[in-house]
Amino acid sequence: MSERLADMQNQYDKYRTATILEPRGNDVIVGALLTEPTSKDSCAGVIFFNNAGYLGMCGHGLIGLVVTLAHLGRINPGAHNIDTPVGTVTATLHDDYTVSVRNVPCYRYRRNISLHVDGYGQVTGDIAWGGNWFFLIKEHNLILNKNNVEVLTDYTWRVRKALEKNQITGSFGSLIDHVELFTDDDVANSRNFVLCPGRAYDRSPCGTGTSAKLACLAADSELAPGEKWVQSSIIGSLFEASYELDAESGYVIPTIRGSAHVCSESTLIINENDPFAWGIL
Ligand SMILES: O=C(O)[C@H]1NCC[C@@H]1O
Repeated sequence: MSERLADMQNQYDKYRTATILEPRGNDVIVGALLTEPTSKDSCAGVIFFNNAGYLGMCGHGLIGLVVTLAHLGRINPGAHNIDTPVGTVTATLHDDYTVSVRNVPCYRYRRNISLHVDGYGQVTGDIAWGGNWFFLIKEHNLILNKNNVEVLTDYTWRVRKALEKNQITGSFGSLIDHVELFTDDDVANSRNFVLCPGRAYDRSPCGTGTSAKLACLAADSELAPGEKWVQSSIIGSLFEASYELDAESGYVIPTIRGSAHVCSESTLIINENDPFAWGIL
């Protein structure tokens, strides 16, 4: 799947820009290209992409994909393996049409990394892999609610730039392209704000970001295997999560449960005479 991702990036990226960018799409949406599986036990493969490029995994996108496959009559309730560029995940479509995604193995890579962020001073966070790379910040003195997204976007974008400037990366020099803030919440264990790679904020609680959070909670012995964690997004959407411990690697294997609803069926028309046929770049 990672070779297919590279092919799409190198040869067919205009289909990403045509579908995701304006005038057809917008900065927030995540696209999913459905492919044949690469593993014999999988029912499909998927490549996720957004306004800035490609994603290794996408928890909310995977939930949407599974509900869409059911809508198309291609799968029934039950467990289904799906190949992604970062590994095979197992999605379970439940009878109530909620979906659980058993993610790829996740881990905290670095703890308490401090850096200077222009305009805000010293910021400290953890680096974790949840299927994408995250910088997770608990201490920030910011109000996490949806009326404050401009400030939160400015702050997290500056953190992202500071990470790059200071060459703070995930393992093997991987770019950290998601920044995640946390606060307490009335109905969930935690509320987050997640800045995605293209400077849009996640309207979901972020499946890969929640996985990264579970890896940190497990590493700090703050959540036991099998214990439930409810993660709210900045707009109040919710995921339920828990993890298993992979005894061999010590990594956590998170399962994220959420819901999605098909809201349109459409045909996109690409007319080469349209100056913005392939998106507004
Ligand atoms: O749910 C997720 O994992 C995704 N949401 C947007 C960014 C992440 O890929």
